Amino acid sequence: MTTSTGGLFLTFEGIDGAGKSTHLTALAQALRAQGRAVQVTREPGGTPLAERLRACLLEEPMDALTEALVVFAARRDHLRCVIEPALARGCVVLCDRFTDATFAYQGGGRGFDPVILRTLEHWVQADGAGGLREPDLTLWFDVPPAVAAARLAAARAPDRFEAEPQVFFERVRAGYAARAAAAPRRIVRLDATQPLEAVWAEVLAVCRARGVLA
Ligand SMILES: Nc1ncnc2c1ncn2[C@@H]1O[C@H](COP(=O)(O)OP(=O)(O)O)[C@@H](O)[C@H]1O
Ligand SMILES: Cc1cn([C@H]2C[C@H](O)[C@@H](COP(=O)(O)OP(=O)(O)O)O2)c(=O)[nH]c1=O
Repeated sequence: MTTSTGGLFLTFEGIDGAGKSTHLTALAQALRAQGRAVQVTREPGGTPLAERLRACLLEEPMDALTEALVVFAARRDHLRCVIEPALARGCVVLCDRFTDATFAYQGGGRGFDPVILRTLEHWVQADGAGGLREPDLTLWFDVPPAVAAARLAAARAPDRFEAEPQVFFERVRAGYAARAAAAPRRIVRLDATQPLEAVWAEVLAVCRARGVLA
């Protein structure tokens, strides 16, 4: 599960307002307290170019194919410039969203063709040895859209995705469920409707069970 350098690639997934960022920050702190080198990053984003693409994605109206091309372009730059070098240094890379989000938002939410998404995934994440760069572990913070919307209403102004109706997030959630069913070892579902402390306890339990935390 680890890279040859001891690097580890962990991703955080779920609909907007599920609690990803909160737990990513806490896990980074816990890992650093144990002496691990940690690279915190996010998608789309993580490099100057990818952050510019992120701003376009969140602000400019575009069709689903353009969205998919933009997120995979950002991902390519992010992998080359940040994720692969950090893994090569032996870091634990904690990434707020990755390709599962594309299958959930563009595939599930927008109804875009998953066959094309899979083609883009294979182009962008090819590891040069016939394989695919994928996360070692993905934490899926699963929560009904109504609960996430209530949390977000209290927390921040909505961007282009967060302004979508609840039915969009039902489709996104179903997209995550399909990805989790197809990769049950890599993607761990957490019940994110629980109070913050209970979700955190689940995060700790999974990370200890997988050897991410001592
Ligand atoms: N389990 C929880 N119970 C109640 N509120 C939560 C919980 N998890 C996160 N929150 C709150 O919900 C809001 C969105 O959380 P955040 O971590 O930013 O979600 P995401 O990164 O998934 O969009 C924040 O105000 C956060 O404090
Ligand atoms: C990575 C990714 C994100 N997105 C969307 C989902 C989110 O609504 C948005 C930004 O993600 P996020 O970082 O979760 O937003 P915030 O900073 O508001 O918590 O981009 C996609 O549509 N496809 C993707 O492949």
